[in-house]
Amino acid sequence: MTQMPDPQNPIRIGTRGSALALAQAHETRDRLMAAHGLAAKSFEIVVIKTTGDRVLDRPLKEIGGKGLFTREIEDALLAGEIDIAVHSMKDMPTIQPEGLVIDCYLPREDVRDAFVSARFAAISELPQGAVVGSSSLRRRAQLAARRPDLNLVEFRGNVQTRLKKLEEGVAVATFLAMAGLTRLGMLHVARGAVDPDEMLPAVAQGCIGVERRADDARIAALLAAISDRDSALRVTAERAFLARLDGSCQTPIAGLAELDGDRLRLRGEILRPDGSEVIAGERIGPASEGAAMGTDLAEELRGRAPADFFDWS
Ligand SMILES: NCc1[nH]cc(CCC(=O)O)c1CC(=O)O
Repeated sequence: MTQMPDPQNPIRIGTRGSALALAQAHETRDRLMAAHGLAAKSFEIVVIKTTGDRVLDRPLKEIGGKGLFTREIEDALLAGEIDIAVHSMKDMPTIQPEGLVIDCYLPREDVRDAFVSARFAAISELPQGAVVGSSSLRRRAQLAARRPDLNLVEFRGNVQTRLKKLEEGVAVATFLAMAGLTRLGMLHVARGAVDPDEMLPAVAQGCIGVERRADDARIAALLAAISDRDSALRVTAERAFLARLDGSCQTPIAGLAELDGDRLRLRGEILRPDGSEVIAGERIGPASEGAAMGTDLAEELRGRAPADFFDWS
């Protein structure tokens, strides 16, 4: 019999403090409450500040290191200060620290990117040379590949900060994840969703993952009830692809797996940061083979890439 949490001994949910991170933590808590018939007071949301949250004035790649937004949260998990950590899987390194696992994935939100602009309705309407802001190497590379004429500028900060920069006229358009906007109740700022054929999303975009201590059987049992099989199969294939490319969310890599019954279609793409070259491919196979398909597709794209392609620094 699993020991259930109670208000004297609440499950501590670790999260970053951004509005999006908090929304994700609340969604996880609400799903756990519904699955197990628990009250909100059986949970405690613990906000943890990460290096990535603290250093706002420099491009992410300069601050360096993977797990910029996750390390402090994982340290708290390992130290027993929290019981679970809620993450955007898009931001997660492909390897977890010794002693931690992620095997709980919530049902996936819209995986697409949103086109955000007050003046223009779609990428195709942007005038020659228009200034577009994005902090994502992937989005910038994909956009540059389609529209080399555009003027792409770095655009860091959380969703609210980026929207403010648009208002101030720093750029005429930007891209955000549909999933993030949906979870923030801000879908109205999207002028439209960009079709994955036009802009393949980041690996694991729109997927919330829940991390726990590997040896915590009580938490494992609680999380098993809210884990979504389709999300797990898709994200497993995408992350195997990413892992074989040694990628992180700061490299121009895109990947999307879709399920049709038990048939999985995995698309992947690697780009030069300036968009001058795009190498893309796909695999179709049984869903149970997703990880092998991801590795295999990554190896194919690597093999097709020129020797200097991975000089991304
Ligand atoms: N790197 C930031 C980040 N990480 C996850 C999301 C959105 C939510 C998701 O993809 O699950 C965002 C913001 C964005 O890309 O607009």
